[in-house]
Order: sequence, then C-alpha cells, then structure tokens
Amino acid sequence: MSNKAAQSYSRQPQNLQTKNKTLVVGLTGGIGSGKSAASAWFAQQGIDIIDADVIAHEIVTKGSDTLRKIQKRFGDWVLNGDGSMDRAAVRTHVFANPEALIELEAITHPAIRETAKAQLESSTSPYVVLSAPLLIEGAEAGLANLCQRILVMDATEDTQLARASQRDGQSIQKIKAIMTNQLSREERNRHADNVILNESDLDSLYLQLEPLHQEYLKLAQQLKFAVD
Ligand SMILES: CC(C)(COP(=O)(O)OP(=O)(O)OC[C@H]1O[C@@H](n2cnc3c(N)ncnc32)[C@H](O)[C@@H]1O)[C@@H](O)C(=O)NCCC(=O)NCCS
Ligand SMILES: Nc1ncnc2c1ncn2[C@@H]1O[C@H](COP(=O)(O)OP(=O)(O)OP(=O)(O)O)[C@@H](O)[C@H]1O
Repeated sequence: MSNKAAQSYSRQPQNLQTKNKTLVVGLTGGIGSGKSAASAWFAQQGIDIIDADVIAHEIVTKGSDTLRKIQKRFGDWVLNGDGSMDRAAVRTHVFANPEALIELEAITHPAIRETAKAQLESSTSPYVVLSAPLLIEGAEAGLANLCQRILVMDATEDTQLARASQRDGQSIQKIKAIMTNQLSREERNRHADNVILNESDLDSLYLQLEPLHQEYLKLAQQLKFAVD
C-alpha cells in the first residue's frame, strides 16, 4: 500500500544523549496505530512527551512564517477567510499529490525539527518520548537521529482504518490516501528496537508498555552515569 521508502538515517554515538543527558525514545507508527494512546500512558508515568503532530499544528498558526511560506508556494486557497490554514483543503491536496506533499514537508519539517530539538533540551523527566508519524522517513533532517531507541506502534491496516475513521470521522478512502504516504508496516518495524502490536484493548497496550518503561528508566540511568 505504501509508496514511501525509508531513507537512511543514523543514530550516531554522539547522539547518545542530548545536551542535558536525557535518553530520547522515538515513538512512531502509522495513522491510528496508537501513538497518542501510548504517549498518554507515558505522560501519566511522568515522562515528558514531545509530539511532532502537535508541533506541526503550532508552527502553522495564523500569521506564522511557516504558514506564509506555504501560502507563497501553494496559493491563497490554503487559507480560510480568517487567515488560518484550511487544513482540510491542504490535506486533500497533498495526500493526493506526492510531489505537493514533498514540497509541504520541505517547508514544515525543518521547523518541526528545530522546535522538537528545543523542547528536548529543556526536558526534565528521566527520559523523553518523541512521538512522530514520520520519525524514520525523514532522512538527514529527520527526527530518528535525535533518538537512542525507536519504539514502533504496530497495528493491522484494518485496525488502523477502523480506529482512525472512528476517531476523525474521515472516510476510509481519505485515511487510505494518508497511509499510502506512510511507510509499510514491515519497513517501519525493521527500524524498531521495540515493536508493540496494538491489536487488543487499551489495558493490553498498557501491559506491554510497563516493561519498556522500566527498561528505558534503566537505560536512562546508565546514560547519565556514562557521561557524568
Ligand atoms: C496535511 C495536513 C495539513 C493535514 O492536516 P490535518 O489537520 O487534516 O491532519 P493532522 O495534521 O492531524 O494529521 C493526521 C495524520 O496524518 C498523518 N500525516 C501528517 N502529515 C503527514 C505526512 N507528511 N506524511 C504522511 N502522513 C502524515 C499522521 O498520521 C497524522 O497523525 C498536516 O498533516 C500537515 O501539515 N502535514 C505536514 C507536516 C507533517 O509532516 N506532519 C507530521 C509530523 S512529522
Ligand atoms: N488498544 C486500543 N484499544 C482501543 N482503542 C484504541 C487502542 N489504541 C488506540 N485506540 C484508539 O484508536 C484511535 C487512534 O489511536 P491514536 O490516536 O493513539 O493513534 P495515533 O497513532 O496517535 O494516530 P495519528 O497518527 O493519526 O495521530 C484513538 O481514538 C485511540 O483512543
């Protein structure tokens, strides 16, 4: 289903910790796979969450530089009457036009990365979760090379479609158009240090997250001692 391939990225030794010595766990997965559900659980354990989807919304607020660049590139139709971004129109356009999506990402991704980096530097929790649908896809300027561990939320395409359509009220066709622009499950899972199959209920998800949380706490401690 996917027309995207992962590009190369590196998790270099010098990236083993951010400036403030915090372990960064990258959390990724396709649309509706359960990233936000997992993030909410990590947040309950006191872990700081940096969410690329949230940042992607924040950088295109009305009057922002990034929104101006998008308007300049695509035209005035990207704006609602009040000057905010017409997200539905942009969504319909880019997920049906791979080249337009690449151009949109070329504008948004550097800003997303810079904001994520700044949030990482100011994080104070034992480790940090960096959640992004496109963690692995971003190559050089991507987010995976800010992470020391990659945790993938995995679900069947049928489950993704059912959950995302129920959550967003979007048609199956529109969600499929997004999935076509994301990695295949197989390819994403190949890049994972840990994979969670999120096919059952939320309690089963939380049961799978608990041992990982313990593992990340230990790893975070080891990193701190290694650099002290
Ligand atoms: C196209 C846009 C305007 C659609 O906005 P809309 O409010 O309808 O959707 P939202 O932003 O909530 O995204 C819904 C889901 O689509 C998927 N998605 C978003 N951007 C992308 C992308 N570039 N490629 C593949 N899937 C994507 C994610 O699973 C996301 O959770 C928006 O997604 C966007 O600006 N995308 C480009 C920025 C980006 O790459 N964001 C992902 C964070 S790294
Ligand atoms: N194990 C589960 N059992 C029941 N519902 C779930 C489970 N996991 C996730 N959900 C629900 O499925 C929907 C999609 O999950 P979620 O929003 O966490 O996915 P996501 O990966 O963050 O998606 P997106 O990439 O679109 O942001 C949500 O309504 C969520 O509450």
